[in-house]
Amino acid sequence: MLCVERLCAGYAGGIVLHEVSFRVQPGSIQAVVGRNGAGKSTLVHTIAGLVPASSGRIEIGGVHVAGRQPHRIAQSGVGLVPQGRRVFSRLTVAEHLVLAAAPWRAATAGSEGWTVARILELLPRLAERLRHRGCELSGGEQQMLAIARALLGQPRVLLLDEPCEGLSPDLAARVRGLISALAADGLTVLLVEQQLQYAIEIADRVAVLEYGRVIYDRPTGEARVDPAPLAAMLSVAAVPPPPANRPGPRLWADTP
Ligand SMILES: Nc1ncnc2c1ncn2[C@@H]1O[C@H](COP(=O)(O)OP(=O)(O)OP(=O)(O)O)[C@@H](O)[C@H]1O
Repeated sequence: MLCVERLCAGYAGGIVLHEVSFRVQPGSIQAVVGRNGAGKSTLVHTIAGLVPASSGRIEIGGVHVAGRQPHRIAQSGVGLVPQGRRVFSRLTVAEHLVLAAAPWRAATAGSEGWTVARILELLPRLAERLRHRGCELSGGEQQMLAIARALLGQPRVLLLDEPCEGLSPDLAARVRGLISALAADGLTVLLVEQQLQYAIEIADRVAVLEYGRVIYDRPTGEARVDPAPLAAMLSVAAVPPPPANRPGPRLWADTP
């Protein structure tokens, strides 16, 4: 489980996160939405140890990790899929996977751990692209590679920062399908998402960050029935409820 309690963090210029609290149960997806500059990436980076927490708690499976170095937090079971994917343009897919599957990481993998073979079984497209460099991959392939890299760190908690950004609707739907499958497999997922309808589609709960504060945190079931109040918080056009003959999540996935 990921437990964040009264977390404050920021940069030299000032505090960005103000007493942020939420819990994510194993096997569930917590979405975080908010306007540009609300502090979503700062939250993810603080949990990953890239931005120091000034106060508050971050617990992974009951262990307090705030203040540890980023590589120690990764070893505690936190995987990060950063915004913009950040794959190396000159390294091949195979080289990315070999680097991510470093020996200390493989040693921590149990029988259920992630191996390159298991990754390629899950993501056959990467198997076809092993010799291609990062710069030669499509946006969707880069995103799959970024997720694969994080999984090879054997995470219990996966942090995804706008994984569908810049992807075609079809590729974005595939990425969301992958995230849902990983959560169904027991992973704890924190998903930063710009598109409210995507967040509602796959997350169990959705939180809204505004100026670094959580102003809403509820199960997504409510927003699926009536997304208007949530959409109003984000000042985006409300998504109409789905017609009765189609399941909601898919319709919203198709909404541009
Ligand atoms: N490295 C940094 N140094 C100083 N200030 C930063 C840094 N990164 C972000 N900020 C500031 O922190 C605030 C929150 O930024 P953050 O990137 O966390 O927001 P966000 O919700 O992820 O935005 P977006 O949706 O545009 O990605 C902004 O005011 C931003 O200018």
